[in-house]
Amino acid sequence: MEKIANYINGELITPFSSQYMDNIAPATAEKYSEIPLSDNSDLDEAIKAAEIAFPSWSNLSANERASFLLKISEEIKKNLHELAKAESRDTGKPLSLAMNVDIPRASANFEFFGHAITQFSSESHSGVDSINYTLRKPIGVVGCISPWNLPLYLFTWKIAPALASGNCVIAKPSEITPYTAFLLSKICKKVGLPKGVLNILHGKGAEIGNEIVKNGKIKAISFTGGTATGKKIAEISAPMFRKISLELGGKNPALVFADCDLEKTVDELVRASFANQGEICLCASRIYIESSIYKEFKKIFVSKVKNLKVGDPNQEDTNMGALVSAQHKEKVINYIQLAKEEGGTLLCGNETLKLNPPYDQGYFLRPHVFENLNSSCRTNQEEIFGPVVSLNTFENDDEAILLANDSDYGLASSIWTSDLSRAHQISERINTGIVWVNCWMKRDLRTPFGGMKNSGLGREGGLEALRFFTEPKNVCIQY
Ligand SMILES: NC(=O)c1ccc[n+]([C@@H]2O[C@H](COP(=O)([O-])OP(=O)(O)OC[C@H]3O[C@@H](n4cnc5c(N)ncnc54)[C@H](O)[C@@H]3O)[C@@H](O)[C@H]2O)c1
Ligand SMILES: O=C/C=C/C=C(\O)C(=O)O
Repeated sequence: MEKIANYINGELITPFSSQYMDNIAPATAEKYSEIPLSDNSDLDEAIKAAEIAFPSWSNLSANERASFLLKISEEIKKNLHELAKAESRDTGKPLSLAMNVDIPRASANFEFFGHAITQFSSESHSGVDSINYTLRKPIGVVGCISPWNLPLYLFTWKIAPALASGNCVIAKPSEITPYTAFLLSKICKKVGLPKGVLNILHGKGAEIGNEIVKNGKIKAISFTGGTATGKKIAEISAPMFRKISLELGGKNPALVFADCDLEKTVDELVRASFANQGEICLCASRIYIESSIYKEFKKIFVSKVKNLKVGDPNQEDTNMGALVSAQHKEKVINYIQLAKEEGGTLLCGNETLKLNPPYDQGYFLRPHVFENLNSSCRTNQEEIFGPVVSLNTFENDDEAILLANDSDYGLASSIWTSDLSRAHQISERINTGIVWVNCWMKRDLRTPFGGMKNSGLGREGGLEALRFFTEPKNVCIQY
């Protein structure tokens, strides 16, 4: 059985403990590799390597660092198919999604920050008798911790800006989906990334993840994952006065107005609800529809959802693959049961799913659509992170905004209308870090990305990420 290796000081190595956990393919429930259970000994080695690498890495010119990032980006592109197959096997997601979204975006992350760092600048402020200029220095050794839903996409979204701005990195992918991070370490070796600049440690969140967070030598942490984990990281980091960036959960509203382009809106919202099996923090999970078009919307939406093909991730026409683990499927099923107990009417999802071996053992679940769930119930308040969406009505703009904002989360929202003036006004009043108008998950990597309220702290993307990974120092000179 293949054993995944840690990547420390430029080498692929076994964990000190020699302990491993199973890596399961969710579409077949088969074990196919083993994941190192790293501990503090591995972390110490990684930090030592990163600290030694830091002076020379941070002293390279932006162009020199960028050239490494661009080489990694190219290698990811060259290995698109191998990486996409690995991502699909590790997560259960359709291969076509990994080919078209996950892996191209991982390559784009390195390319974008490779270019961005060469354009990065800092401020100066001139006064009558003095001038101030701001230096932006890399922080040192930083930690990047990422989740399982878009494994290489989100892992590289942190690592690329951290490296570009001159930091050395201790990175931990999710233990549920570690394989493409392992392949990335091989790519870094191949392109000759200087040793110690990037170190990848595998293992459990509560073990090696927690050790990374507790370690005071790690001067900043960029984390994407669940809100409960984000809270723990914030609690540990606060007394250290350490910079943290937290991208957490969502319970994202979509507001559908009677004047929308109905066909397009339904198509996009089916995707927004069920892309990646609904396992995207940005997925729409509460769809509010203006009451005058509710019946029509519901009819078309449900019929399109029923047509989604769930099954073999390798088939080109598969829309939804398997959920990421047996445990996660169980969690989603419990929420489906809860939605029924809370008075929800199930419009589709109950149909039996009969798949041929080896997929009959996989963690597949049909897409579920509910109606009649009130705004305050748990299924409309808590993040399910699976293929479950709830439909509801509103009467006017004020009520739509009230419902959209009735959440402890504030990550992303979408507005569907042909009245742009209304779209501007609602965007202004809605409490989410990201608002999409007549589109969903359209990404421009230069924009600030992140959420309000329990959805997180800080923003990733573009200059926000480069600012996060640098420490500003103001120099004031009297004329
Ligand atoms: N806002 C965003 O950009 C975004 C993106 C993707 C996922 N998410 C959220 O992530 C969640 C699903 O991902 P998940 O289940 O992998 O989340 P998770 O919080 O369980 O795990 C995320 C990462 O943190 C590690 N981890 C777990 N406990 C830790 C601890 N105590 N200390 C340090 N590290 C620890 C895990 O090993 C994993 O690498 C959902 O809530 C989803 O909304 C948010
Ligand atoms: O599941 C969460 C998705 C996060 C997406 C991004 O961070 C992004 O598109 O930059």
